[in-house]
Amino acid sequence: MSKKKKEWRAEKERLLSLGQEERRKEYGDNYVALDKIPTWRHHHSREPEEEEENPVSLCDKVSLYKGDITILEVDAIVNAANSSLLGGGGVDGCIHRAAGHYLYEECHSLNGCETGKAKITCGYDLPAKYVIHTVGPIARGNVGQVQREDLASCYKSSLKLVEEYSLRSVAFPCISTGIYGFPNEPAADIALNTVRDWLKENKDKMDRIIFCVFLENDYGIYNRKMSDYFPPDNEECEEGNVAHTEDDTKKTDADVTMDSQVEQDVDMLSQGDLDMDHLDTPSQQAEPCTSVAENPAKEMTTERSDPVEDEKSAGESKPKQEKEKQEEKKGDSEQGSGSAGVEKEKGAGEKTDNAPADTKQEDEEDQVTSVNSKDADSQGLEETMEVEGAENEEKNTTTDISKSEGEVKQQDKSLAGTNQVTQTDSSQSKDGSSDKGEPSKE
Ligand SMILES: NC(=O)c1ccc[n+]([C@H]2O[C@H](COP(=O)([O-])OP(=O)(O)OC[C@H]3O[C@@H](n4cnc5c(N)ncnc54)[C@H](O)[C@@H]3O)[C@@H](O)[C@H]2O)c1
Repeated sequence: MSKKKKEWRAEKERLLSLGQEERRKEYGDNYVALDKIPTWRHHHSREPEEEEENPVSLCDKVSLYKGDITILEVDAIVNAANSSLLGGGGVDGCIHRAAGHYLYEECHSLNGCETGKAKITCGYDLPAKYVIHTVGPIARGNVGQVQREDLASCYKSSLKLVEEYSLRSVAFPCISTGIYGFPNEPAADIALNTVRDWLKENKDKMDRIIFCVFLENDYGIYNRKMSDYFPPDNEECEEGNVAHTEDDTKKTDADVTMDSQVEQDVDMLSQGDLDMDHLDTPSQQAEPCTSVAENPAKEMTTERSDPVEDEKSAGESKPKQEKEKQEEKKGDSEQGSGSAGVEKEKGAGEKTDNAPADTKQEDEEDQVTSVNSKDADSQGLEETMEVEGAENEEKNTTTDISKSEGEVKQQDKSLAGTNQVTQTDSSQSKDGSSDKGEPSKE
């Protein structure tokens, strides 16, 4: 076994054997403890929440948190990854930066992940013990049955791992609603509905499921919808029971402008008439990942970086990909995301081999051809992305999207640079380590 593999496995074993106090010595005081995050029932009152003897309602099992998911001290945080599992930008970039290089090493051993599936690793330098990596559908503003089912499958697959690993607290970001362009409101309904249905059957096994939002826009949507899905048996959950990070209270109108700007982008994108000129740099950057330097904009490279190209080299060789793409274009009349069809949800405990990442989704991701950031400055970041998509025979149009999203972090060049790995055939065993031949947990 190579030295690197031994390192991440040894580090994982060491960390997972530590108690909470010992772990806190590892990650310092930059974390938010679970008991500091009110449940949905308790609006953010100043007094500490009185112990619920036997919480009777699902309202006591969920929270809405606005801020950086990487500082939450929970059993697992969910990562909105891509099919390579080798890092990228957005919440994926934040989590990889905060967790450190061991996360990349373990992810590399997992042989990618298909859309709608999930795989689990250690959290390493994060306050969270584990990271559950799931790959959402690429919607680009269009939401069909396949995208909806793939997104629901992300939550189900992640919760299946929560159950298999007997985890008691988990935090979800807004999967697929960033770069992958799944409209925020339908995504929130799918997330809330899927979690609610699962919690009904498993609430005694769970202490908390946290919906961790980052954008003002998402906060408003979840704040409005949570009580529809998690009304307590005996009282109305009050609107606005949302945990805030300190600086959230300093929200300005600019944030709302920026968020609605992003929303407009997705809407215009779905009509295919988004042009690059109307966008200007957002006036205020959303909270940066806590693990990135004070002003993440400083870290932005001004060179053109294309992480999807790097991800590609982690998979099959170019000629094969080109050929597949031709075949895809020829025969592909399917619209929307990369998944060939909705795969039957694996039964609980059913072993699955480490299927290579979903090639169709990979092709879709590969079509995210370039990400370059111009003159990123402390006020915000304009990130131009070209998404070249041959959605289906009729449209076959190239849609340029330019997305200004303060919190989407420029692809970390070093991270992209190290993504040059060939996929090995390995599988993941219960403790998350990967050994050849053993069926993986997904
Ligand atoms: N390959 C690339 O060029 C590239 C660039 C940016 C992002 N990404 C990422 O985007 C793809 C997945 O798209 P996606 O829409 O599912 O994910 P995403 O683009 O990360 O957005 C998902 C949601 O997470 C939110 N978010 C961002 N940072 C944080 C944070 N620190 N804490 C909590 N929430 C946060 C973000 O506002 C959005 O609501 C993956 O490829 C992943 O690597 C890739």
